[in-house]
Amino acid sequence: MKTSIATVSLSGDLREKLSAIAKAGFDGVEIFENDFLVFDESPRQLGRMVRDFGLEITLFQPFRDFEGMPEPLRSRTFDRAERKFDLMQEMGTDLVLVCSNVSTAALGGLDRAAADFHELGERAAKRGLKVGYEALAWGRHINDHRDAWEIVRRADHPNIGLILDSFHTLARKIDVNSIRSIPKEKIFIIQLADAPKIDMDLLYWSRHFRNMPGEGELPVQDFMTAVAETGYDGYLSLEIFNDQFRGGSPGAIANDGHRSLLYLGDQIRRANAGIALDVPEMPPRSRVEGVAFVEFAVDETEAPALEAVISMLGFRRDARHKTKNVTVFRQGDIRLVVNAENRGFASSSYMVHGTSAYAMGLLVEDAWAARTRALALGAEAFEQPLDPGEIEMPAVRGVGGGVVYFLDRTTDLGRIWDTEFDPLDEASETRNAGLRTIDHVAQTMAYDELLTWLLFYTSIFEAEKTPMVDIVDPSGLVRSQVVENREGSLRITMNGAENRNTVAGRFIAETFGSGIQHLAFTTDDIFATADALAANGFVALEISQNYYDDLEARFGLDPALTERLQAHNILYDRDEHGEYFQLYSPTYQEGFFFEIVERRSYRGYGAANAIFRIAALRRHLRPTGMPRA
Ligand SMILES: O=C(O)c1ccc(O)c(O)c1
Ligand SMILES: [Mg+2]
Repeated sequence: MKTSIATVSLSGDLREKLSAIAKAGFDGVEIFENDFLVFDESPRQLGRMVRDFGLEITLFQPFRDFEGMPEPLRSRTFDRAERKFDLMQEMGTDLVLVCSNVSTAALGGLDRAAADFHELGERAAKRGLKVGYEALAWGRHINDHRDAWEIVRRADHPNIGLILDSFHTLARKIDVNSIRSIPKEKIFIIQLADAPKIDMDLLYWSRHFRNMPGEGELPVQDFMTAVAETGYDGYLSLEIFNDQFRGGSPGAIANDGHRSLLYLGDQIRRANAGIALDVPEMPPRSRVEGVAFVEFAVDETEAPALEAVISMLGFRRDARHKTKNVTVFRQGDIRLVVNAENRGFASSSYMVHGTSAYAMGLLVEDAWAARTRALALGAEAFEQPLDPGEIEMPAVRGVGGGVVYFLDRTTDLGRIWDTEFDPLDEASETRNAGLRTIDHVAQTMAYDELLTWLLFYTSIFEAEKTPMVDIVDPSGLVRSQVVENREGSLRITMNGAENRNTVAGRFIAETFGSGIQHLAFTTDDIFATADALAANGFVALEISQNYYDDLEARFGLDPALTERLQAHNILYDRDEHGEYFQLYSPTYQEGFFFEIVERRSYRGYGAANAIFRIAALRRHLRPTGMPRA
C-alpha cells in the first residue's frame, strides 16, 4: 500500500511540510499549486527537494476550469495546460489533477467535455504525462464521479483517467457501488478524506472541515472497500482541507494521517479476503477488559496528601513494591498506584507536571500484541530500565507524554502484583465505600489534540467514538468526545479545551500539559457509598440548590428523591436506557478530581450535568494568577 498526502493538508512552508511527510512514513506527496507558487525556488529544485526527502510527487494540482469552455476561453485553457505540463516535467511528476469546471462560462455536455479531454490526452501523451479528472461535489455541470467516469470513458484515451475523492462522493451520498465496475487502470489515484457530519454548503464543508479517515463520520471504509474491489492497488492519498490542521503541528498531523491510512487499510484487509491492497501485517485491535490500574507520580512530600484522599475514598493500602517507593491502593477491582520514587520516568513526570495520574494500565488479551499493533500504527514505544526481579510491562506513550501500559492474564504480567509487590496487612484506617471498577478515565487536552488521541485509541483498541458534545464552561467552550467499547469495559472521555480560562484549560496550563484530569469509579449503591464516604471525612463537591429545583422539574422526580440527592450532592441524569447518579470530589492539586457513578443501564456520561459540575469546581479553584501555595 503506497501512501501519499497533499501539501495543503499541513501547516508550514514547503520544506517543513515535506520533512513532516517524509518523517511520518509517507511514500508520496501531492504538490498543491499554491504551495509551489509561494516557494522561492525553481520547479526543478522543488523536485530535487522532494526526492531528497525520499518522496515521490504523486500529482500536481489543481488544474481548474478546463472542460467545456467556449472559444476563446477554450484555447486559453489549453495554453494554460501546456504551461503546467512544462512545470510538471521540471518538477518530475507525470500526473495532473483536473477538477470539474465551476466557471459560469462552462458549457455542459458529456461529449463536449470528453472531446476536450481527448485532445488534452493527446497533448499529455506527447510528453509522457497523464491527466486525472475529479468531480468536485459543487462542480457546475459535473459534480458526481459517475458523470466524470462517463466523460473519461468517452474521452477514450490511455492518458486520461479518473480521480476519485472520498469526500466528493460521500458528501453527496453517492452510492459507492458505482465504483466497483470501473476498470482499475482507469483510476489514476484515490484521494481520501473524512469529515464530521455537518449540514452546510458543500464547498465550505470541504474546504474547512475535512479530517483524516476514521476521525470523522463519513463511511470512508465503504468507499475504500468499493475501490479495493476494482483491484486498485495504487496510491492512497490524503487531501485534507482543515482550518485546524493548517494551524497545527505538521509533524503531528502527518503522523495522524499516516496512521489513518494504515488503520483504514488494516480494516479493509480484515473485512475482505483477497483484496489487492498490500497492507502491512499487524495484530488485530485489542479488546480491553478493563482499566487494570492508574498510576500517580508524586514525590515523598506530596504523597501523604494524595494518599489521604485515596484512603478517604475507601481504598486500603494493599501492597508495597519490593524495591521501589511504590504503594498499591485497592478497592473492589480498582488499583491505584502511588509512585513516589525519586528516579525513573514517574519521577521525571512529577518534576514536569507535579502530582498527576501519568499512567494507566489496560487489561487486554495479549499485551505484547497490543504493543506491536500500537507501534505498527506509529505510537511511540515506552521503555525504562528494570530492577532485578521486575517484569517488563509493554507500554507506549499516550496523551500528554503519559504512559499507556498493557497487561494480560496469560503471561507473567498476570502475576505482576504478586511478583513485584509485598502484601500489606495493615488494618484499613477508613471504611470501604463500595467502589468496584473504574468507569471512565477522563483526559483533558488542547482541542487540537482531540482528533489525534481519538484516532490513537480507536485504531489500537476495539472501541468506537461517540459524537462530539459541547460543554459550556463559563469561560469558554470545551468539546468532549468519548472512546468506548460496547460492553463498557473501556471508557475514555476526552475533553478538548479551546482556551486556558476554562477549568479544563487551566488544568493543562497548571500541570504543563495534557493528561488524566479525573477518574470515575463505579458503585452499585451511590447512597451507601455517599454515607461511607461521609464517615471517612470526605466532603463532596457542593452542588447548587438551583440545580435540584431544576432537576425535579425536568424529570418529574419524587421530591423525596431530590432531597436525598441534594443531601449528598449527587447529580442525576436519565437516558432512554436508564438512570445515572454522579458524585464529585472537589479538586486536588492543580485541578484533578474524582467522580463516583452509579449506572442503572444508563449509557452516557451526564453531559447535561457538566456545567453544574464545572461551576461548582470553579468555586473550589483558587483564583487564576495567584501564586501556588
Ligand atoms: O476545493 C477545491 O477546490 C478542491 C480542489 C482540488 C481537489 O482535489 C479537491 O478535492 C477540492
Ligand atoms: Mg480532491
